[in-house]
Amino acid sequence: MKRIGLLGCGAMGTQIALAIDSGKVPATLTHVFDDSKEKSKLLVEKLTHKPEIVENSHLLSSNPIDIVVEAASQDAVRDAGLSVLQNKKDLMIMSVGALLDESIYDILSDACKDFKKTIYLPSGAIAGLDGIKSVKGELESISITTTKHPRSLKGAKFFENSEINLDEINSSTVIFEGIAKEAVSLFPANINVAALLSLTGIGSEKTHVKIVADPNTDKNTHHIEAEGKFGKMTYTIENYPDENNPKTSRLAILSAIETLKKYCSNDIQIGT
Ligand SMILES: NC(=O)C1=CN([C@@H]2O[C@H](COP(=O)(O)OP(=O)(O)OC[C@H]3O[C@@H](n4cnc5c(N)ncnc54)[C@H](OP(=O)(O)O)[C@@H]3O)[C@@H](O)[C@H]2O)C=CC1
Ligand SMILES: O=C([O-])CC(=O)C(=O)O
Repeated sequence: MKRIGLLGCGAMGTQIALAIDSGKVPATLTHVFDDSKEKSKLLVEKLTHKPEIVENSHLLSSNPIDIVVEAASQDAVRDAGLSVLQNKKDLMIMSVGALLDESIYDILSDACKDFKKTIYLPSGAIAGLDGIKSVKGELESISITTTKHPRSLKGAKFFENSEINLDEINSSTVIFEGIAKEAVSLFPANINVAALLSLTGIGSEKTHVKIVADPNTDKNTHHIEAEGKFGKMTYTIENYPDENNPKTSRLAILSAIETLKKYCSNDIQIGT
């Protein structure tokens, strides 16, 4: 049975932990860490099989586990990612935007090779990465338009230097247009999906992002268009947000759980 350490005990971390605790993921959750001790304790209270709460993120991977699951923040990836691999543990990353910093990407990629460990990036809140991966060599343009309720965009760095007041938006409004590299740094908790598209396709400077605040939506919608010599792919994912964190879609959580199930099981594997 695989042993898992969890970094981040928020909306996603809690659902992942419950999936392990209920046996949906055939593994044992042995250690958890969150910046907030309170959140770690609240999570452990919900579990039948109680993991140990460790005192810092580095202590997760110094324990005898197989994989650290990051469901915290881009900062957590920057702070703890390398030490996980150096401690010879696999790593699953949900805050994928951190990898659009080339120096972080290179350090983690080299460490995978040096320590013979793997980083897993679930498809998160989108679908279709299998197709993008297959046509990568023929891809000429790719864009994502993400539409969320203003409350799902609150707290993003972007608003520190913007005149836009989310509370005053009363119809669908484009609040950002630019490249993925810029988007993930200005909206670190909202557009990790653009990082997934960038890393799968033609990079973060050629992946175009539009972010729309729509007070009349109850969904987190991602509309993706990819075009090239192969033809054209267009798809839209209309996600319900998680009930505890409106920024995060239910699909992102289910995708993390599915990736872990695959990691922890020996079975037939379907898809690219
Ligand atoms: N790949 C994808 O498609 C998707 C990725 N995500 C990303 O997944 C991550 C988890 O999402 P979610 O659970 O909804 O977020 P939450 O905000 O609900 O939970 C994150 C938790 O991690 C804690 N945390 C943040 N930074 C650190 C750190 N450096 N060390 C330890 N704990 C830390 C937070 O504490 P505090 O609140 O005190 O900061 C919080 O308790 C986020 O980064 C989110 O942007 C989300 C949706 C889709
Ligand atoms: O969950 C979503 O819809 C997308 C999201 O927050 C992200 O990519 O960071």
